[in-house]
Amino acid sequence: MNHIKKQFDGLQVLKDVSIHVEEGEVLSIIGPSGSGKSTLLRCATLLTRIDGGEISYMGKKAIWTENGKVCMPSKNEIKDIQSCFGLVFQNFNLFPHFTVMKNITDAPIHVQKRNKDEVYKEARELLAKMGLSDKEDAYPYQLSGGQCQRVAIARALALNPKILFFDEPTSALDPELTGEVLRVIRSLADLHITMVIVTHEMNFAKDISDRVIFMDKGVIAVEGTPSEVFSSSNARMKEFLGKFHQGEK
Ligand SMILES: Nc1ncnc2c1ncn2[C@@H]1O[C@H](COP(=O)(O)OP(=O)(O)OP(=O)(O)O)[C@@H](O)[C@H]1O
Repeated sequence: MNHIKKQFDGLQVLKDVSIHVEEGEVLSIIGPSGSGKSTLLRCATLLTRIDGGEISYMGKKAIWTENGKVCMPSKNEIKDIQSCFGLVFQNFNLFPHFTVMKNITDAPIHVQKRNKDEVYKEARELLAKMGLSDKEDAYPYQLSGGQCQRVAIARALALNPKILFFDEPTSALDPELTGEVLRVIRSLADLHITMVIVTHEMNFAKDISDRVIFMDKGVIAVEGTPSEVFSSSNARMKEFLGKFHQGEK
């Protein structure tokens, strides 16, 4: 992402933000509420249109601006680019009327037009990895929040993305269910799956990340290795961590 700008109703939410993610890298984005983290992910995944700057995946431009106008490549090229990334939301966004298995296999079969038997085989392997082998016929309402989130992760992985984005994957979960989801994400990091994670779990971000970005008021205020960022002398970062240690967001 180069020089990304985004405003809502006159409020400049992203002010010239540039981020590069390398293959195999785990990048965590932390920062106070309202600092623009979710907007950044939504721009990266083309759910929200940027006002300025450009975004590329593996050298292919996905969106850019020219003379203040937003430009995108052809529909087919966009489809190709969209297949590069997966997104896991805070609230799982599973289809409530689909079983776990159908939630995972629907897009690979109907969008990617892949072989059904192969997709089912892979889905069962993913469910085993997520510790959910016994849940393939269950509906989302029959699962805990942590189980739903693990299904959402399996669904994203079933599309074989090059990069996975997580938007506060545990913030809708009770503390006792958070650990099981973080463990799954940690296991993906061990496999060197490229990930960008917006999170309020500071210890997790510290442990899992190759690089951390601290966002504040629409800019990248601090960026570096976890140890560099968490020991930064930046006053806003110190204030943020202080609040976090007092149990606030
Ligand atoms: N669709 C929208 N319309 C208007 N304002 C928006 C919209 N989306 C986000 N905003 C505003 O943009 C700012 C940044 O929001 P964003 O959700 O990106 O912050 P955040 O850092 O992810 O916060 P949190 O940690 O609370 O999720 C906020 O002031 C928010 O109210």
